[in-house]
Amino acid sequence: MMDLIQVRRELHQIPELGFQEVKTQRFLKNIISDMANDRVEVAEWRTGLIVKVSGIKPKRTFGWRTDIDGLPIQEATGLPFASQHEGLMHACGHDIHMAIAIGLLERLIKEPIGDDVVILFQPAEEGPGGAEPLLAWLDQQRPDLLPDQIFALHIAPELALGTVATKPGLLFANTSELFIDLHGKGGHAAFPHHTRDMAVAAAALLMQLQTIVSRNVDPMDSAVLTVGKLTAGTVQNIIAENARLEGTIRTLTPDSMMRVKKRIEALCRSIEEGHECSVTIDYGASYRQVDNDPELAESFLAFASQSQEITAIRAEAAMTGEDFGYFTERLPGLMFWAGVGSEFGLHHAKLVPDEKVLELMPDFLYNYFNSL
Ligand SMILES: CC(=O)N[C@@H](CCC[C@H](N)C(=O)O)C(=O)O
Repeated sequence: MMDLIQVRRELHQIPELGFQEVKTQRFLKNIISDMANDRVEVAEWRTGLIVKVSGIKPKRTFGWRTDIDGLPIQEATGLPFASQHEGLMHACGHDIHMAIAIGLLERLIKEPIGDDVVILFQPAEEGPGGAEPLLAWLDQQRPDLLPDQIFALHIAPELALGTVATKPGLLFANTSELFIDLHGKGGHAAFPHHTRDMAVAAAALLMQLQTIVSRNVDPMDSAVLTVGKLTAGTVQNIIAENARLEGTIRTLTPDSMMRVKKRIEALCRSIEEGHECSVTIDYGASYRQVDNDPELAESFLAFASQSQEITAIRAEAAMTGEDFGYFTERLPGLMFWAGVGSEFGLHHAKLVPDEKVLELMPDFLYNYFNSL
């Protein structure tokens, strides 16, 4: 049997950003080619891999999707197998996701089930989004690799090891990245009246953006507008000519996303007017909501609740985003949380998922696919 902890630790050391997962792809390719037999077909798509394991008497194709990219975070776990890539970390658990997929693949190769299974090692989940272009490629070039149903998990640091959690319908939000650039007339710190200060304009805009969720979104609906990065100016005694806000928008419906964006645009126009500057907005990558197929969600929860090692619970919808939403928009699909009990959460430099999840999940998933 493959040492999945070792696989995960090696992947953990080489996190790469979206569509730059060159070492990751090479590492996965080597492992997969070592375990492959004549039931296995491997296709490459950009920095991702699509692996098909033929079933014994296939009537359907199940898809299992794992994301493979890391985040621009400087790891602070102090682990002996910490990231070797400066400023990059698998802080969203994609190293664990990949190792689980490898464990599942190994089981499927050794003991094929009735149906075909396609495992998608998908790049760029954190951005700019790999699911949508991967689906377009599958449609155009390899429709034979398109599954009939698609499944995925995401680790959940706040849930105990052995817990799985999901729900029918909306699990994750609609998302859109948000990049706002402000440009005005900078100048000497001592002569503010000759300038248009973009630090002040950006600060005003940041505060005004806070009114969108509190004043424009129906309180019975919900939304998030987070600005995670704010930059302005060059040095302490020059009035800033440029400023930039970088953030993300989360909503429960596509309509609500449209309304939030309209308000952002209106507030930016008022900043242009009030601060005599120019403001440009770039929405970057946007993801569809993850909508679980109700029947798949119920049958998954029923299956999981019969397992000795697993505790199945009903999840609440979360404002996380996932480009897996492009799959669930297109195919009956299911995503669930898998508990890894860590003190620090997703996107944290000290995230340390419990690796025992690697002992549990591949077998659990194999049995689940075998039961469908
Ligand atoms: C599971 C998770 O944490 N996903 C990310 C997806 C990010 C999408 C995009 N870069 C954005 O910020 O909108 C998340 O932040 O929820």
